[in-house]
Amino acid sequence: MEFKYQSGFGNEFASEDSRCPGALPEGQNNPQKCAYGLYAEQLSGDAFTAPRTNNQRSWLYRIRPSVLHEPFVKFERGNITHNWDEVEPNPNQLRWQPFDIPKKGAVSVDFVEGLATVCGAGDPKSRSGISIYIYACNSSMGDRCLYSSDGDFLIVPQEGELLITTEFGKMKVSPNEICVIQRGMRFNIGVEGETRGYVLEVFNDHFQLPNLGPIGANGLANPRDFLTPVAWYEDRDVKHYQVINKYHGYLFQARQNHSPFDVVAWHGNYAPYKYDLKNFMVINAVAFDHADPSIFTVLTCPSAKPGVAIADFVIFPPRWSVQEHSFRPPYYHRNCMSEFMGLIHGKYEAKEGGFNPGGASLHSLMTPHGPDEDCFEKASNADLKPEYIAGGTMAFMFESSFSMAVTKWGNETKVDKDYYLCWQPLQKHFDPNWKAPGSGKDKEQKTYSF
Ligand SMILES: O=C(O)Cc1cc(O)ccc1O
Ligand SMILES: [Fe+2]
Repeated sequence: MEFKYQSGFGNEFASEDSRCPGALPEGQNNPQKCAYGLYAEQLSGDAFTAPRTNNQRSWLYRIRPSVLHEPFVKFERGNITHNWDEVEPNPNQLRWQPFDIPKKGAVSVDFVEGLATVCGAGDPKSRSGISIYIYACNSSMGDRCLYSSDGDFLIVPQEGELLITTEFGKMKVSPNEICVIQRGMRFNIGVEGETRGYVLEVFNDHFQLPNLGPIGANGLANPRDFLTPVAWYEDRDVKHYQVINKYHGYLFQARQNHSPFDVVAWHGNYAPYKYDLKNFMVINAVAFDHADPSIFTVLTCPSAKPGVAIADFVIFPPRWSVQEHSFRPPYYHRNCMSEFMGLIHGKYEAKEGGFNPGGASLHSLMTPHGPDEDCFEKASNADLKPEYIAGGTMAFMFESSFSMAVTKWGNETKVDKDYYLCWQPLQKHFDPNWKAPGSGKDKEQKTYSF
């Protein structure tokens, strides 16, 4: 498979499959007859009347319009749910061991069948909320595609490449890359073996790049590193192509007699994209203290309240740690936001043991958490020379203003019952006779050569 991309975040792209030059109409969207006998179809990602600055829509020129399918009927939704009352609320710190991947050669499970809701809140009917899933699969989707009417999917592969065909073209998304497939877009995922990852679905709005404020015009995730596929089509008649629609948290299937990936040309600013996390330009404290993790925000889906996110996608990339006279790892804290974390590879600095690639953790609203005992003792006594935080590490966080509920599946699957034990050895160090270090020498700036 060949993969070609156009770069830039939120651009007005225009793309036509090179087999059909001139497929995109010039100067208008709705010619009386489109070139090559194509149908014109608009995909609206925002209300027609949304302000120009954030109105997303695309025009697709395709062999048949999407409406050409049989009626939708129910499809077994497996472990997908938006029922947040399945089990009683649980305010505990939660950690999951790596989720099982169905073995290749055993039962075949594709991306749709392997999607399971771990936690979430809100409701796609009122277009307010989020849902977090694990996917674990071993087979390609074949003649089947999925689209969500409920929200935008941010997909974080952890194990195995995803070969994604969309109506806008093809993307290859590997672990340490992410992609976003927005509401309404049909996609098919091919896999080559045992495959696992995380999905954040937002019901409210689309992801955008965070504002940079005093950081300036560049930094964090730079717009040019976001890649959108070029148009690609297949003119393929099949007996039963299965279109699966996620709607109100349920799945439905409709049959049609052709591939939905028949878009010969498209233009617009509502299009899927991928991003390689290695391109993230890390900003951090270079003198003292621990900066809040918002400095690592890759993408944010804003709420109507300024500065408060429906969900942020935050990463913890490899970086230098150089702060002086400081406790460098994450501080102990209680947060008015929910923190769902996953690990793509390596180790996470606050939890070197127990938090493993392909696993997860959830620290709910105001649930206390922070470094485990081992991390606290080591970091409190470490010689504070510049240190590279493990080259192979990539943890991430879906941070949300929603107070999320855990599903029955999430409550019963791979839960690490002993998670709380990682804090139990924390000692009392309080000494009422403690004296401030007189010389202040330990606060002096040191120079290291390395
Ligand atoms: O809890 C966590 O590990 C995530 C996190 C990291 C950090 O550096 C500061 C705050 C925070 O919630
Ligand atoms: Fe936290």
